[in-house]
Amino acid sequence: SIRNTFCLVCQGPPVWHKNYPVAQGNRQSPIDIIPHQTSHDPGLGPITLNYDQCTSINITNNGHSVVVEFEDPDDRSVILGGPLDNPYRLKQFHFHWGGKGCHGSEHTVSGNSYASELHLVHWNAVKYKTFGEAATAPDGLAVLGIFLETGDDHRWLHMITDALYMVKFKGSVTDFKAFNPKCLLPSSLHYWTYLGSLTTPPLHESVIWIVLKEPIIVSEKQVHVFRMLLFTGEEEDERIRMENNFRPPQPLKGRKVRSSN
Ligand SMILES: N/C(=N\S(N)(=O)=O)N1CCCC1
Ligand SMILES: [Zn+2]
Repeated sequence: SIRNTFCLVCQGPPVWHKNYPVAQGNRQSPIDIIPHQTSHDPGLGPITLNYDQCTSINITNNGHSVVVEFEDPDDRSVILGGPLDNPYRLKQFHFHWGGKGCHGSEHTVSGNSYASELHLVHWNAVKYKTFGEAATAPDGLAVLGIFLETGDDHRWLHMITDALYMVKFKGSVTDFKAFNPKCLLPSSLHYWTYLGSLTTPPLHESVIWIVLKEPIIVSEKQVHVFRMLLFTGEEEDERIRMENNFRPPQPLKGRKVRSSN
């Protein structure tokens, strides 16, 4: 079995197309965003994040990333506005990061990558009955991407990094209640948006991407804590450090990237 889908030694992005031909599709993610080639669309309104009734449940190591999952029985945490025709319900958030000193974001800006990238995954619960159904629909998911740039400590990211020792091994999970990801947002919600895909298998072309222009600042030490996580499970004799779990930019294939103001 593919032990982990990022590890270059095992089975990395270059071979995903064998099992997932959509990897070579026309709306794959991530992409390199070139700001002066994006089109400013005055019809693009601001996005709104209604996260106040947030109900995080747990934090887990799924063998590809560390994921904070949310209860989603109703529209208590939603993203709306911008390019979205409906409110999209928060399902989970997770991160992508690099190895020591190298970069780790998935989207790049004029070829430049950041140390890490946070993805807040939402689904269109107005049109679809389940997340799984939405995940295969062209307008099923909306992922908010936030860049993490190294600099000073981020006071709230500690709440995440302090919990990582509990989910070191693939398949581990621990309680993680009442965390509101609003504390991980930058001051500006200006964004780029384009039609793309999941960046890990099954790579469904079901994501409306909303990538914030302003990164949040976290310390190198905080990013380094993510690297204590393992791709491997407790029962495996070999321990493979979880790092470089990012897919490189994919061909734009003629897509337009729009910019909020
Ligand atoms: N690849 C993914 N999200 S991402 N990296 O495209 O935001 N997911 C796989 C299943 C649920 C979310
Ligand atoms: Zn992601």
